[in-house]
Amino acid sequence: MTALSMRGVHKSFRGRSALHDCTFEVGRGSVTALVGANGAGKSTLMSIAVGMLAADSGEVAVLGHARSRAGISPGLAYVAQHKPLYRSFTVADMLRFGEHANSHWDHDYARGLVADADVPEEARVKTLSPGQRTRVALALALGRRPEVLLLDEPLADLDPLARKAVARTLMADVAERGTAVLLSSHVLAEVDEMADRLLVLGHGRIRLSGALDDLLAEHYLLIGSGDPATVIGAGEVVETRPGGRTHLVRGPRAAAGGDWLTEAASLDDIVLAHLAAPEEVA
Ligand SMILES: Nc1ncnc2c1ncn2[C@@H]1O[C@H](COP(=O)(O)OP(=O)(O)OP(=O)(O)O)[C@@H](O)[C@H]1O
Repeated sequence: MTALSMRGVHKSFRGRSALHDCTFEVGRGSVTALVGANGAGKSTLMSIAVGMLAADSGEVAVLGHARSRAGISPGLAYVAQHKPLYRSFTVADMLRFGEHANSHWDHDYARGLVADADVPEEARVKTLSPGQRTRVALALALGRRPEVLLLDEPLADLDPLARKAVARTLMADVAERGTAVLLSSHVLAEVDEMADRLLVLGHGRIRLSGALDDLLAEHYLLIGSGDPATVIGAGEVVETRPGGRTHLVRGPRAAAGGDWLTEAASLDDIVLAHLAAPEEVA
């Protein structure tokens, strides 16, 4: 049930690598969070998945079709980081534009999402706040009734209530229609709330991927002085924090003994450790 896949994708800009050997899959009926520092390559990865940018090498498939040329696949919708909309259009014009441009358009659904966001349809796009613009861009994307939805930092401009509303809408879409969602975010608390899978990108490389529940179960914090190798068994130390007493370990949880303590690792602990770890460990 793979909706989007990349295999061995590379991309460089003027000789500088932006993506290196990226391989992953996004499944139907799931929300995958794409996480990474500024400049990690998230937008580049999304632009390649959408077909707005060509990879230098590697394979990209959307809904079972390999993509070789630029162009948005039918069945895919994308909300870019800067939410491009026609500034002089009213919201109603934008919705009509969506209706004319898409054969699978659901006008009532899109209008309902705009109404839920309390954005007046007669307002011009240029007068909307960034958060309102996000809600309109999302309504336009969801109105296409996509099977794959890519969202580049969709929640960044939203207040906490709007975030919850958008999260509810997306999760309902995923549950009811089996939509595959890939969304980038800098806020791990949001990821924890919305996503069931995680993809961590560091300097253009996939550093970690998997189901959130599995990743949380596979990692723990080990605290104490001495050599962690004496207690972690088959596990591996992903990162040792400054001071040398706290280690983020991946593997079966060690039985605490002697001076050692173990604690559950949070998503922040896991992501930050993998981003800080040397590449061969991640
Ligand atoms: N069109 C371009 N020309 C040259 N370099 C580019 C271009 N687009 C991206 N890059 C470079 O590729 C790298 C990855 O950029 P990208 O925008 O994909 O990162 P990001 O993870 O989305 O960052 P942010 O979180 O800040 O949005 C950066 O070093 C960036 O400078």
